[in-house]
Amino acid sequence: FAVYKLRKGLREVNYIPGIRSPFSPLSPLGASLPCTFWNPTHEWPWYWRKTGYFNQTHDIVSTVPFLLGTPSLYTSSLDVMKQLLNSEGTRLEKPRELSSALQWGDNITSVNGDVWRTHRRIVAPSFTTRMYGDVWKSARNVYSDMINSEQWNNKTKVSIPQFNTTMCRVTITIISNCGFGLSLKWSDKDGPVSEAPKDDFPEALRIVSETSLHRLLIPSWAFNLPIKRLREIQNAWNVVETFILSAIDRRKEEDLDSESLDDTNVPGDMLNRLVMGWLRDDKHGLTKKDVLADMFTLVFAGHETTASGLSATFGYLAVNPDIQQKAFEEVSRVFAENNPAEQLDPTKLSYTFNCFLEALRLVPSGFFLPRRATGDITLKISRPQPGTVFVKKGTLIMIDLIGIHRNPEIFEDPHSYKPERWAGVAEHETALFGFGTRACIGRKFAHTEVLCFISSFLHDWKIEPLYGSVQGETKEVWEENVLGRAGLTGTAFGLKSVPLKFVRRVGNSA
Ligand code: HEM
Repeated sequence: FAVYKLRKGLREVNYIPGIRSPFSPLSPLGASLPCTFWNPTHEWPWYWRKTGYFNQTHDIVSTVPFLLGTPSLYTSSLDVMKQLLNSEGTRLEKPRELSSALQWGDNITSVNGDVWRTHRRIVAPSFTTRMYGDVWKSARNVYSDMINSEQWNNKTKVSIPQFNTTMCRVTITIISNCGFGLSLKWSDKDGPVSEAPKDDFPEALRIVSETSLHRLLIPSWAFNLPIKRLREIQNAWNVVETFILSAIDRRKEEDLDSESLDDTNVPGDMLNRLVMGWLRDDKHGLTKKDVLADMFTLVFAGHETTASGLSATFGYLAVNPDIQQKAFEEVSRVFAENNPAEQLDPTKLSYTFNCFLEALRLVPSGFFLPRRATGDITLKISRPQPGTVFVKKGTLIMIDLIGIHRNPEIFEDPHSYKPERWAGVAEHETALFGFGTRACIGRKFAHTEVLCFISSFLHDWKIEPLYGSVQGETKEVWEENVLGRAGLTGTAFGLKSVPLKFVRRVGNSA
C-alpha cells in the first residue's frame, strides 16, 4: 500500500523533489504528533528554517505521504508567491478545509468566488481613517490602564514571565472595542474584563483561542463525553457564542438601515456592517450564521496575529539593546514634539515600525497561505535552475511565509534581526500581510495598534530578557529558548513563551 501511495503521490506532484513521510504534514494525525525528522508536521518550515528547501537551493519542494494524507507543494520564493496570487480567483482558491477558522463555519477567510466578494464588500468599508484614529486612542487607553494597574503602578521593575499572554489580552481588548463595540476594559487583575454583568467572556475567549486546533482535530461528539477538560472547552465555546449572538441581537434591535449598506461612507464598525448585511435579506446579504462566523474570524484573525507580532518585537528588542536605544530615541523625539494621545504620523516613527516588521519577518504570524489550483498552472522558477514547473489542477500549494522570509536570495543574512533592511520598502511590497485581492483586510488596523503600543512602551520602559526559567541562563540560552521556540499558538504562529523584564525609564511616564 505504502509503495502504491508513494508512487501515486509522486505522479500527482510531477516528481518535484521534497519530503517523503508516513503522514502528510497537514493531516490531523501528522499535525498532532511532535515534529521530528520522520514526521514533518505543519510546523516543519519553522523547524527546518535554516536547512529546508534542500539548504535553500529550491524554489518549490513537494511533500508526499506514503500512509496518510494528500501530497502538496510548498514554496519559499517571493516571485512564485506573486505569480500564484495573481491567479487568485481564476486558477487558484483557498482550500476550505484548511481554513483555521473552519470550526466557526464559512466566513470571509474561508470562502471563495462571489460568496467571498459579498463578505468582503460588506466588511471592508468599516476600515476607515476614523476607525484607525479610534484604534490609536484605544491602544493608548489600554496601555495607560495597564501601567496604572496594580502590577505596574509605582514599580521601577516589572517581571512578566508570559508577555505573550499579556499581549493577547491587549489586542483582544482593542479589537473588541474598536471592531465590535463589545466594551472590554483593562482591570486591576492584569487583563480585560467585560462591562457586561456576566464577565466570564474574556476568560472564555482565552480558552477558545487556545483550543481552536482541538476543535478542528477532535470530533464534535467527543465534547459531550464526561471528560472535564473537553467539557470546559465546550463550555467556553458556548459562552463566547452566546456573548457574540447577544451582541448581534442587540445591534439588530438598534434598527439599522440596511439600504445604507451600499453607501461605503456609512459610519459603523464591523459589527454594524455585518448586521446590516444580514438584515438586508437578499441574495447579496448574509445569514445570521455568516455574521457569527465572520465575527469569530475577525476577532481571532484580528488579535492573535497582532499579539504574536508584538511579543516577537519585544523579545527581539530585549536582546538587541542598541536597536532598542535607536527606536527609543526616535520615539522620545516624536513624543516631545507631538501629543501621543492623538494618532501620530507613522512616517515619523518609521524605525520603530521597522523593528516590528523585522520581528514579524523572523516569526510571521500568518505563517502559510494555503491555496488549491483550480486549473493547471505553469510557474516560472529560478532555483535549482531557471525553468518552469507544471502544477496540475487540484494540487494543494502552500505559500510558506517562513521559507520566503528566511530565504537568503531575498534577505541577506536572513536569520539576523536588522530593522534597517525595511527602510524605504513600500508597504505594499511586504509579503507579511499577503498580496492581491485576498491580502489582509486588517493590515492598517494592526499597523496602527502596534505602532501606538510599541512606542508608548518604549517611551516609558526599557525592555530586558527575564532570566531564570532554566538554571544559569545566559543571554545566548535565553535567545535559543525564547526566540528559537515558535509554533502555532491558537490560530496564529508565534513564539511559545516570552519572559521579559521592564525597567522604568526615570523621568518618563505615560
Ligand atoms: C500583525 C497582524 C496581522 C498579520 C501578520 C496578518 C496577516 C494576514 C495574512 C498573511 C493574510 C492573507 C491570508 C491569505 O492570503 O491566505 C491575512 C488575511 C486576513 N486578515 Fe490579517 N493579519 C494581521 C492582522 C489582522 C487584523 C488586525 C485583522 C482584522 C481586524 C485581520 C483580518 C484578516 C482577514 C479578515 C483576512 C482574510 C481576508 C480575505 O480573505 O479577504 N488581520 N492576514
